[in-house]
Amino acid sequence: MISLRGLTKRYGDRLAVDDLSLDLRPGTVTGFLGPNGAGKSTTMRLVLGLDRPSAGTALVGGVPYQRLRNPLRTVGALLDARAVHPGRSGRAHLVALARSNGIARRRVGEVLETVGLAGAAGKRAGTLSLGMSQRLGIAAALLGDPEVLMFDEPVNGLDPDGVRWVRGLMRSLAGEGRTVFVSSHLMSEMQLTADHLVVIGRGRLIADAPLADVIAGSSLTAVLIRTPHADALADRLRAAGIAVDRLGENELEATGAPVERVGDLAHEAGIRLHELRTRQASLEQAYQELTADSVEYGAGR
Ligand SMILES: Nc1ncnc2c1ncn2[C@@H]1O[C@H](COP(=O)(O)OP(=O)(O)OP(=O)(O)O)[C@@H](O)[C@H]1O
Repeated sequence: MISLRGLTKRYGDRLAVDDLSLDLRPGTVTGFLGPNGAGKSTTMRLVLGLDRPSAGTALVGGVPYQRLRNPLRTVGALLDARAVHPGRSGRAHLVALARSNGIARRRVGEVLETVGLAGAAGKRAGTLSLGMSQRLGIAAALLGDPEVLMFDEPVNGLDPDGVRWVRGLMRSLAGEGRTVFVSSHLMSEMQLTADHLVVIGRGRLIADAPLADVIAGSSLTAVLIRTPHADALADRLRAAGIAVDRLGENELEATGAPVERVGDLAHEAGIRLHELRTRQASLEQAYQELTADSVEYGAGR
């Protein structure tokens, strides 16, 4: 469990993280989304004690990172895959980490196997491809078998197989009851990986909700209806406070209400339906609506 309360980080007059309060739960993959410069990496650095908050607290398992006895056994993180001594082999890097954190040396072989680097563990870190470096960073995060895992852009540089592998790994870590917090700009991937989403913009919380709720909240998520009584049903739905658009002679599109409610209202009014279905927005569409006002570094139109 990670708990943030009023977490704030100021760099000069720049508010990188602005009063964030949220709890990240075990057994869940929480996707961390936000435009460039929104404050995602800063938030992760604050949780890991790599930066001091200007105000508020970040707790891991109820205590600040600095007070954890064996930090790597409680929380594992991949922030910057290139932050490894380039002249050291991947295995030597992990052995050093294990030694300084009181972790059994056999874990090194296990995590190298898990991330598919066993065959390349003797290579100097500086010669690894970006994708292999990501795998080494993930191996380091897993080393202490921690309950909490944080990954900043873990699929960056991975090929499609690697991306799929990371997705499976995140799902299985959460399936084991761990807290998994992962940032990404790849919305289609997040839609497949995350159960829950935290969205920030300009350091502030925009959404903290289940993935399904974020998608349902998009204006592009709608209920599509085909009925020979389109006028009567449109009146009925509008009277119930539901926005309705006429798509064709027998077709309506209702937004802002779940399909069950639309179906129930039609039933109560005795209106026959020939088709009733939900059109779901993609996460990408929902995300764009949520963050439209928070994008700082966008290309001009
Ligand atoms: N050490 C620092 N000194 C000054 N400003 C910083 C520092 N670290 C981050 N910032 C600023 O804080 C803001 C948030 O940056 P951060 O890297 O946390 O965003 P992010 O959401 O991770 O972005 P991206 O998606 O581009 O990685 C940015 O405006 C950034 O320039």
